[in-house]
Amino acid sequence: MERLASAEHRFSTRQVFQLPLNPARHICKSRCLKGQEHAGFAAALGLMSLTFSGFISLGISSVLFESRIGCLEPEVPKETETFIRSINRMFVMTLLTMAMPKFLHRVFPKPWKIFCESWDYMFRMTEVAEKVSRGETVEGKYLTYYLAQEKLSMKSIYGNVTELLLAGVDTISSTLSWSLYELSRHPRVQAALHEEITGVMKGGAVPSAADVAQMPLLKAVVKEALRLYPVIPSNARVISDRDIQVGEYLIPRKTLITLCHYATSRDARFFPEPDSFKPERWLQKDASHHPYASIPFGVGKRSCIGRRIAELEVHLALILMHFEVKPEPEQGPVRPMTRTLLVPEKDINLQFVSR
Ligand code: HEM
Repeated sequence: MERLASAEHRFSTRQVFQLPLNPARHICKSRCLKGQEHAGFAAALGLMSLTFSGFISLGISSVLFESRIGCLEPEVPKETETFIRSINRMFVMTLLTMAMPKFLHRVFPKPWKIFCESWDYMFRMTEVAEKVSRGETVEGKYLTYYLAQEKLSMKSIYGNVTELLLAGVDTISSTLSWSLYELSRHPRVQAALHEEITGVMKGGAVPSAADVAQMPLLKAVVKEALRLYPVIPSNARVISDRDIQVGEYLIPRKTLITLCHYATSRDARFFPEPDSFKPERWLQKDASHHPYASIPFGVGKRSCIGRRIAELEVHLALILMHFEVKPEPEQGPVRPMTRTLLVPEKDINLQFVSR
């Protein structure tokens, strides 16, 4: 974060992702650009994530409300900013509160308090439902559809909309960040991807879903990033009605089974050189992968409902990459750690060099 890219590559944060989330810009100015709006810069993932979160929140809220929540405005509304931060704090506190026995919450009340405050704030974001109950008009087909279902309680509406909003922000922003991190460390893959994108776009400015469908390497890059960094690193199921057998193990009914996606997707039996970023492994037609070895979106009827939106958003955001992304020279490798979601253990510093 402290270092700047060379002066000949001058561009602002806004130009890089065209996503001027205000807090990000302020951090950037004060710590990095020292008051100059236009300069090359090295973006830290913390900063990048904020910017990405703004972009992603905008996308999800457009789907949910068919209206924008102001992430791309010069002045981001306070409530939007607080909403994004609440999601983040909730995830940080989840692990801590889950691990703490109940009695300890009385001794150390802060984590639980922050956890509850974050959820309360996220629920308030959906107050639009209350407007409807008061007979006020609300834009947005998705919400209107929900609200029109007379059998749904307000509690269900709040729950569903809040879950969709929170499930779709950090997940995509993290995937985007890890994808750029790996691309910055694999210039050949990045060059091939750039070639693929420019070949399909042929000078066109705005890619469509149909364009993305013609970009196998782009999809492979995202698959590989999700294999190495499954943003939800583990998952759980309870089979309540019967005992089941998995391999040599008999699992009695009502047992909580926790699966670790992270471990299986880095298992050398399924993915040779499991810790290496090799998007080409997804392109080899003769190579078959165990269908459940890498399941970043889960499987079955409770699998990720937002998968298609997520994939498209990540693909499109990577296409916005009119820059060559390079690692900050002094930065070593960054490892992932779990904070309910899988996150980087330290800031990722990248340079964005105008093409
Ligand atoms: C890269 C991005 C994303 C990843 C890796 C991801 C991953 C996952 C995973 C692993 C699950 C649990 C699946 C299971 O238990 O089998 C899940 C559930 C869910 N996801 Fe996502 N997700 C992403 C983006 C999104 C987006 C954009 C949305 C909403 C627009 C979303 C909404 C949901 C919802 C509502 C569930 C719960 C589904 C249910 O319980 O039936 N996700 N996601």
